[in-house]
Amino acid sequence: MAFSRISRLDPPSRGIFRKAVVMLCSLLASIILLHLLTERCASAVSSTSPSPDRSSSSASGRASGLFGDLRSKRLVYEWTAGSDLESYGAARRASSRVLADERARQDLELELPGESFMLPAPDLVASRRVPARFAGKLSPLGEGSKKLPQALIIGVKKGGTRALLEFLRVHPDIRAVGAEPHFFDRNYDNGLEWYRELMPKTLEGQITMEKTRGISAMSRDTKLIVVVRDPVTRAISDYTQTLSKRLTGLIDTSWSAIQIGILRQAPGQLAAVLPHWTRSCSWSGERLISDPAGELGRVQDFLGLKRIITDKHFYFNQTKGFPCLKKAEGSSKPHCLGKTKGRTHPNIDPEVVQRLRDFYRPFNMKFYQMTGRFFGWDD
Ligand SMILES: Nc1ncnc2c1ncn2[C@@H]1O[C@H](COP(=O)(O)OS(=O)(=O)O)[C@@H](OP(=O)(O)O)[C@H]1O
Repeated sequence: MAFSRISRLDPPSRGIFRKAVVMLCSLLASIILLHLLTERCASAVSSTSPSPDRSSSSASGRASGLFGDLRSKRLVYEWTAGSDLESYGAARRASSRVLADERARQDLELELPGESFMLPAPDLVASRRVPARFAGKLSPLGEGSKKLPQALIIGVKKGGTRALLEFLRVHPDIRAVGAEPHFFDRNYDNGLEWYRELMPKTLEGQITMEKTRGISAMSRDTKLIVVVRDPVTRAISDYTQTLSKRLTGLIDTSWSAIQIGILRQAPGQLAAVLPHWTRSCSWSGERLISDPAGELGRVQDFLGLKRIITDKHFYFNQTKGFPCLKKAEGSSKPHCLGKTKGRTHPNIDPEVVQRLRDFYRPFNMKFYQMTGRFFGWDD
């Protein structure tokens, strides 16, 4: 019936009809071909090229094995030279698929899928050897991979570590964990994979970092940023927080807030850091308050980053009495640290303060000697 109707069409209409049928057929053929190809690519990708996640989880399996050995050899606040650190280094490299050879590392990370969707950040491209397609803090599809921190902010309690981290986060090449994971002091037994999972995803060229209290064995590649502070001010800050009464009378040097100034900041902390001094440096908590841009400039140099955070990022908030950010990370609003940072210190009897100064002086001297820096805490 349909055919007879077609046969009755005049010659030009028949031509058009044939063309339409041919076009329809080729369209159908293309769709089928495309469908087959898509299926094939998907199965090829899943079967031949391991996804970063999968490979890293198997790698982290190896890492956990190595780390298991480390666990039994753990020494808090002591850096163990030699095999332990090498093992940890190997574990870290395995878990983040980082090869010893920098070139190979780059090649490997360039394999990340979806790289063409990365957001470009022009200032970054100019700043470092970051390929344009990898530049930018976040990609629209959330690409990147979780890595163990390449840099750690360590430092004494009340040293100013939170301020440093908050300021550094403004840098587009830095991605940091917000809340402290307390991996080294509380959650060490959870293992490396647990620790790595807490990290934000980073793109090629970005640095993963966190702030932590204690450190034990850590990769030799990890850069350590040690924030130190006048032990007397630090102790008073700690006192303010704990609302202890023990500073008002005789100095009890066994009180942990006093001990922290000696053990963690002075020889203890440094004993942990010195073997790795080339990759660690100490920053003054005082200068972080008086000259945040200057101190941040030095930290960026140390991390091998372009000095993007400058004095134009800060303003002095009169009410708070501390420097604040003109714009916090990912926001256009000014940002000061919370109420628990920058508390008003109570007036401490000058005699007590003097006793504390005397008490800390020899430790400070030792500290200056070890670091080769004079922090001027004894005036
Ligand atoms: N910009 C800015 N704003 C607010 N506070 C600042 C800032 N820079 C450094 N500080 C000093 O940081 C001190 C707190 O140090 P931490 O962050 O290391 O404390 S904590 O150990 O994590 O609790 C905190 O100690 P307190 O003044 O005793 O509260 C501050 O003196």
